[in-house]
Amino acid sequence: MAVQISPSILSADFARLAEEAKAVGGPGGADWLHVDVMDNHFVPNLTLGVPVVESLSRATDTPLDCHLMIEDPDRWAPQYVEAGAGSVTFHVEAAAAPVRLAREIRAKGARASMALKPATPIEPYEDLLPELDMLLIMTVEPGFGGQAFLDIMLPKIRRTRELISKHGLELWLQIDGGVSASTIERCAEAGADVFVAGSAVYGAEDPAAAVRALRATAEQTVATAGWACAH
Ligand SMILES: O=C(CO)[C@@H](O)[C@H](O)COP(=O)(O)O
Repeated sequence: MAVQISPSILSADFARLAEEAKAVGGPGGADWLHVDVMDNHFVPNLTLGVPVVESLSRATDTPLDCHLMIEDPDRWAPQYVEAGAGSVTFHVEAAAAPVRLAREIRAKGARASMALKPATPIEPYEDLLPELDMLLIMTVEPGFGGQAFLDIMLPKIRRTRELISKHGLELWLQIDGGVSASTIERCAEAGADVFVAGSAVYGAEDPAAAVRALRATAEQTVATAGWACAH
């Protein structure tokens, strides 16, 4: 069962980003590198932008999974595709025209993904799902790494997995926030198949081993959970 692990560089050492990317890459390593872009407006934190993504995409073979926690993603998201991102996630709460934006991201050659903050329900967006390659359900309030996983998001993950099955979509279901060895099983059981982990990977003594351990737990759980990954 092919689950995917996307370590968040928010918990890495920003002065050594290329090395930190390599520390989780290679065979059996991370499937994606999760890049948290924050603008200090949509979330109360500031990280990095297009030039850093451009440099990082040259420094690693691991595809970049850019999570835009910014206002006006309609304007900025296409630039992240041009900078080399393999997947670009925008927040539905910030997008003026989510369908047009998803189509533009795809047309430019990246996977299009939409994120929901914890208080944003999935149901109003059921009809948009075929426009997306991935849906991201935040399992903490976006803005910071190292927060506690919000168990109250599990029913939303379950309902989203049901919608994906009902419509027969090849949509990946990513979760982000508080994912660790002690929470990943619950998330995988509920229906997630792409796992972002920051502190659980970069806070570990051996980040590559942490990626392998998270994947092994998630794969084992999905294999017995009774729903099928779309990848
Ligand atoms: O988007 C975010 C935070 O807003 C995440 O990607 C965090 O970086 C996840 O960190 P952990 O909760 O895994 O430490």
